[in-house]
Amino acid sequence: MILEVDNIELNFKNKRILSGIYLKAETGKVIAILGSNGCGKSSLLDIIFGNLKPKYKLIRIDNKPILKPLYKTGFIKYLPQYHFIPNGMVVKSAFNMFGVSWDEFASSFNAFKTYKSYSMGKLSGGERRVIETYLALKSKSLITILDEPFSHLAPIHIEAIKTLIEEEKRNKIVIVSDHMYQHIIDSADKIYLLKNATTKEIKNLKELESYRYLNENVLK
Ligand SMILES: Nc1ncnc2c1ncn2[C@@H]1O[C@H](COP(=O)(O)OP(=O)(O)OP(=O)(O)O)[C@@H](O)[C@H]1O
Repeated sequence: MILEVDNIELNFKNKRILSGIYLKAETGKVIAILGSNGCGKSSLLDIIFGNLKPKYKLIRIDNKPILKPLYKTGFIKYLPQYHFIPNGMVVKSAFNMFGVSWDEFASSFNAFKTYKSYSMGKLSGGERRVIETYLALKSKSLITILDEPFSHLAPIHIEAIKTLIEEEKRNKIVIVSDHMYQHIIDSADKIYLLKNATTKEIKNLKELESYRYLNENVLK
């Protein structure tokens, strides 16, 4: 599957947030979006998912324009920045709802075994994020969007999620955004930098310095 996101224009009041966006993603690849605070990354992900309506947008799948919001197609999963599973839902029920095996999760994330019958609201923010990221990645989909999957996690969980992304991308398009650029660089097959409201495809990592996303000589 090839997903193209083209010609997006988004304004909030008189402020231009996105304009002239182009992004191409395909099954088997991780597409990363980097950019400074407030440059419009989450807005772009919301527009792709379909829960934010911009002034203009063009979304194509395998060259065919898709007019309805992608979330209505049922083949896209989205990890937003906020907690998307209700506080009162029991952990095991969340796995059932997403059609994901609890036992498989508990055997890879041993420390979570005792949380099976906890309600989500009783977990720490980071623990909750691990579960939500896992569910977004493991549940059935053709496109998975991850907004800041690494930012709240302990290093050991970050590595586990990176491994999961590597496995899951075989059958999916994965679109990911995070400020932990080193993890993004490790995971991504293609990187777009969002700057001055438009996307720039990064062919050489040094461009992240020349576009002043990173300070000089940060990259080894
Ligand atoms: N509903 C809204 N109404 C008005 N302005 C908004 C709204 N949502 C976002 N913005 C503004 O749009 C800009 C882009 O926000 P967005 O959350 O997409 O940025 P971001 O790149 O994801 O930022 P961060 O990395 O800090 O999470 C920001 O300046 C923000 O203040």
